[in-house]
Amino acid sequence: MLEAINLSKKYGEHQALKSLNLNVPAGETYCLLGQNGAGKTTTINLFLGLLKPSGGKTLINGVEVNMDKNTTNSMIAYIPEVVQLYGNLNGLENLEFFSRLSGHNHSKKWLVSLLSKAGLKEKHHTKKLSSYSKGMRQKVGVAIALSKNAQVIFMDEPTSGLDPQATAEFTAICKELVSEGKTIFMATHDIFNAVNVGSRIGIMKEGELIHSGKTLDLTAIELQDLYLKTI
Ligand SMILES: Nc1ncnc2c1ncn2[C@@H]1O[C@H](COP(=O)(O)OP(=O)(O)OP(=O)(O)O)[C@@H](O)[C@H]1O
Repeated sequence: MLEAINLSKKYGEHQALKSLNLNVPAGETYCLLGQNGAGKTTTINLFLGLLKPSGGKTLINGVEVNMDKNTTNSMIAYIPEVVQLYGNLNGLENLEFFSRLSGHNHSKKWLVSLLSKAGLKEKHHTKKLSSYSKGMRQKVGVAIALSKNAQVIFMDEPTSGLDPQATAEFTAICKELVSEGKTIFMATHDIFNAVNVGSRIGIMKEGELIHSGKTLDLTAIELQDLYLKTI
């Protein structure tokens, strides 16, 4: 579903990505780990088509991102670390606004069902966003991704700043989405979450993918050891 082929990115003279090769089959959750500045966000931005590669290419479901952005955009959604929504609108209104913006005209009933599926309790649907926690905002972000019917959901640091309960709820939602055939690609520093939710992990160092493989029954301690040896 996701492929990076000899992908490289230079910012001026700085080589942020060095010939990255990556393959994520459909229905997997890929967790990309690495120190600050390793190149994780750059990789996501190249898949999103927000950056142009300096070399190589990214493909989504076989379509090259920079060749046909309309097609690839229709297959993907992005949930940033802090989901930017309108504070003066409620959760349902935000979802309605953003799903319309991406060209959909879903019924209110359907949008309510998406918010509930994303784990947002119904009593919060009509509360102003300004009263939402980070975890609740993220649930609206998941609902927006669902309203787009995205096949692939990219996430940047999705569990950063979430309390253990919000993290557990988020993990459960990710697992449900993947069980329905979605593909998730996330950049994260959260090793526990990576083994919990990830079916594959990648470890980056200074723009290179040093390790990539299935998590299988790797424990968090084993992944931490592998991470520390790799970086
Ligand atoms: N717009 C930019 N201009 C110049 N350099 C940049 C730009 N964006 C990123 N970089 C550099 O590219 C490298 C990779 O950055 P990137 O944000 O992809 O790392 P990251 O792994 O996501 O880090 P973090 O964990 O801190 O989010 C870093 O050295 C960063 O300083």
